[in-house]
Amino acid sequence: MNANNNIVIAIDGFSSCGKSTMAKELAKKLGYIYIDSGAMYRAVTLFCIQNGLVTNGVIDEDRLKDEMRNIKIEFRINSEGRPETYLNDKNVEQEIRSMQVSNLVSPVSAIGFVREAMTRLQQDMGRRKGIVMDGRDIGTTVFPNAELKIFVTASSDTRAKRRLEEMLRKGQTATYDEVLKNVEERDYIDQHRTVSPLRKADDAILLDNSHMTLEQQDQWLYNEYLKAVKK
Ligand SMILES: Nc1ncnc2c1ncn2[C@@H]1O[C@H](COP(=O)(O)OP(=O)(O)O)[C@@H](O)[C@H]1O
Ligand SMILES: Nc1ccn([C@@H]2O[C@H](COP(=O)(O)OP(=O)(O)O)[C@@H](O)[C@H]2O)c(=O)n1
Repeated sequence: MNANNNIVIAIDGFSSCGKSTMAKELAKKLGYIYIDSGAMYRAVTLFCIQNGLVTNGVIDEDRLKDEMRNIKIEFRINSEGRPETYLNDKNVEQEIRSMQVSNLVSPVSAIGFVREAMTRLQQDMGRRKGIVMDGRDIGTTVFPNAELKIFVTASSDTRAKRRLEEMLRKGQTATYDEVLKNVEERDYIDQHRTVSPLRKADDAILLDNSHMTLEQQDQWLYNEYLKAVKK
């Protein structure tokens, strides 16, 4: 372990089980950087939608490959100390969470050159450690040597209900059936894609938080951090 206990913490898992919530809370407690890698794939997807690269759900990969150099994604801390996603200097934190983006992000995320570009950015963000990053392939591809890897799951029903409540709270429109379908479809695509498929790293610790409160999962994660830094 390095001198000041700065480590890399990877939190992967199925959609909408609570990864970002846990990651943000732990990063705040530790004074670590928090990166929502999913937001980066959502931002690329939004770029595709906004620039006419999608026709009937099909992405024009040749044009996207040319356009990748014109996609700048960054996170800026807002006045409440929370990171927000910027695409080409525009705050897109709300837009990237829409059902329109959610319905296209997994096919976009299955494209090899998109994954290569995002992985390079993510690895650069974590090069000085002291980071909590959540996503699908953080513990398997982005940071295979992360000192702490968690893989979170929960029942599809629980996850759809959590995401629906979150969307309605934010004033977004969706139905339970629509969200459940999106959650299950994305997980299927994410698990079966060729490049960096969603899977639990062999050395990741599994957490099913279907019956855990926010406080319980935060405490569980903090205890895993304490164990990791004592190694
Ligand atoms: N243990 C939990 N119990 C109830 N709601 C939860 C729990 N963990 C997270 N949530 C809520 O579920 C929603 C999705 O959580 P989020 O962290 O965005 O999931 P993910 O990052 O895995 O997609 C959020 O509204 C969050 O507050
Ligand atoms: N490291 C990552 C993170 C997200 N993604 C893709 O981006 C999508 C959205 O990720 P997200 O974390 O915002 O999704 P939720 O778990 O919040 O529903 C996922 O369904 C994956 O298709 C990925 O491929 N690799």
